[in-house]
Amino acid sequence: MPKQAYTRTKPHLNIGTMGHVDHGKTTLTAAITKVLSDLGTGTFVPFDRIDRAPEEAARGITITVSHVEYETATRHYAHVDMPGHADYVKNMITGAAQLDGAILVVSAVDGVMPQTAEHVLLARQVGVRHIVVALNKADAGDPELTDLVELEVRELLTAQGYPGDELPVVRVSGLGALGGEPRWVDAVLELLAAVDRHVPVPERYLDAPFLLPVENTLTITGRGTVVTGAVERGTVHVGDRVAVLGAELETVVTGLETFGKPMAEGQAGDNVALLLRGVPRDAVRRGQVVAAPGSVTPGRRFAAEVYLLPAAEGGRRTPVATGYRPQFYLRTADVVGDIVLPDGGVALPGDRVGMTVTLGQAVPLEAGLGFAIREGGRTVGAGTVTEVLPD
Ligand SMILES: Nc1nc2c(ncn2[C@@H]2O[C@H](COP(=O)(O)OP(=O)(O)OP(=O)(O)O)[C@@H](O)[C@H]2O)c(=O)[nH]1
Ligand SMILES: [Mg+2]
Repeated sequence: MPKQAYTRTKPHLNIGTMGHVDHGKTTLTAAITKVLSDLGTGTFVPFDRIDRAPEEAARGITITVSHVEYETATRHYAHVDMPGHADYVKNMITGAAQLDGAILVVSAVDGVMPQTAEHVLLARQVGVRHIVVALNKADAGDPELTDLVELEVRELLTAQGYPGDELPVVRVSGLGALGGEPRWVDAVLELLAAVDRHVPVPERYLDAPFLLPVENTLTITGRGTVVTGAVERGTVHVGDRVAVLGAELETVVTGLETFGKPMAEGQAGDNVALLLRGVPRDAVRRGQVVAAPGSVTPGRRFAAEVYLLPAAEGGRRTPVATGYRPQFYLRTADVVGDIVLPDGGVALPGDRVGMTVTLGQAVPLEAGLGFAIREGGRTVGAGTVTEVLPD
């Protein structure tokens, strides 16, 4: 049976849940799909499907972000739920860079916790401009304490440059909505209405040349290699010629799908799978970029503004100096880099500093690109490219 084609009837936005471990991100994500599937505009994705992504695990691909899709009356959303352990931070930066808005999940019982603050900070760093707050577990929270938690969250958001006094804060119970309790089903609908209202349809760079950071790849025997990811800009169609930067090859797109459905045109913001003609197995990897030929030039050197996480936010305990060589996560790539601090200086955890970076390997660079700095398996900093420098 031919697959049903994806038809674009509503604006598409990318959102996601963030927040402290165990505050209920995955439960709320499942609850949203449940409530909308009961209304007929989505497919219920149960908790354990979101948390484990079983097919991906079976294919041996490391998936640390799972996507679900759903529709409200006015929008089509792709929603990412990220695992809530300390490794979350890397995913915030590599995965959340494409979020148009985020749902900050804060447990009404526990209030603002260290990772709540860290995720807001990183959302800011990677350019997530719009946040809606879900005060979750409202079924279990004392209403007066919940009022205090709301004040605390608004203050935190204001301190990080978000309109903390005005943005929507909705009291929900993911667990209650998942259980079909009318009060909490309504609360989830109220949360979605708040997202519809508060997160604007972003200006998409549809006219820009096509660019897709590769998140995952798989080989379909006899057909070729498939790459998946969110289109960062431009559009893509079957028959388009594309370059794979990192693999240094050019090929043609022979298949295009979103969530398993063929589509006529992939646009900036869409999550797509591209079938690439004649690309050898293992030639293409996560971290590479598929782009319109000649539209981007990989580089190795750039100037950046960086925030070094303080020890309390999981950062280093000791200073960094010129010559420090951590890993840089840019888009989906993970590359070693050498830093030079101004005046041969030293920077402390908690500092915001300007630096120049020389990567061990060229990747497509441009001003405004966000990145994470990691060392020994943990995130120690986050930054933004301010200027690309000649090699
Ligand atoms: N009372 C109550 N408990 C909830 C609610 N939502 C989630 N929980 C419980 O809180 C615990 C954590 O929920 P998860 O959805 O796994 O939280 P998470 O934020 O996705 O956790 P990580 O992915 O590990 O960061 C589970 O035991 C849930 O059943 C809620 O609305 N009310
Ligand atoms: Mg979770």
